[in-house]
Amino acid sequence: MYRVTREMKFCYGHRLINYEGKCRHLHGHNGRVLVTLESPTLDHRGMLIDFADIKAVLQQWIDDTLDHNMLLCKDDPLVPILRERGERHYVMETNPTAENIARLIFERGREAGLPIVEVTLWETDTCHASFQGPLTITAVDVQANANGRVVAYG
Ligand SMILES: Nc1nc2c(c(=O)[nH]1)N=C([C@H](O)[C@H](O)COP(=O)(O)OP(=O)(O)OP(=O)(O)O)CN2
Repeated sequence: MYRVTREMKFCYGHRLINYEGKCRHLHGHNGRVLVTLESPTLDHRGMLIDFADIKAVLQQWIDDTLDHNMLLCKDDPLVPILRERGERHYVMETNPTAENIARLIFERGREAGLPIVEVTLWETDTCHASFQGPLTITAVDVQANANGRVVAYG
């Protein structure tokens, strides 16, 4: 089995609800995310996937969706206030813990057709959380269009 990992970075604010520690207050992180893909086969170039294609698909979504954004749980009372004031925020179904943000990125990557098996989010220099899932995409090749975005896998 082959594995490749790409690192991406983004800045985000958040706070945790149903939590008594200091992270119940609004605060921010310089997040470092490690995305690992797996395949039993390589393409004609000898690649599981071009590292650039991982970036083209996921970094763009992270930049548009998570970077310099305030990640809040849908039950956070701040959500209606930020919405009313037109302040940028991203509403999650779950508490915006490192575990749940890792899962969000994992699921987005899978939706885009990437054979991701693990996403690890380093929230601080000393704390990271991961979400893993079994490989369900039978990969033989990755076809990229002219813009370098992954358009098909399998
Ligand atoms: N399992 C999890 N635990 C915690 C999470 C999380 O996402 N998953 N998040 C936080 C805070 O948001 C923050 O990331 C960590 O805060 P803290 O533990 O205080 O980490 P520091 O390194 O800043 O702690 P210092 O003691 O101030 O150095 C909390 N827990």
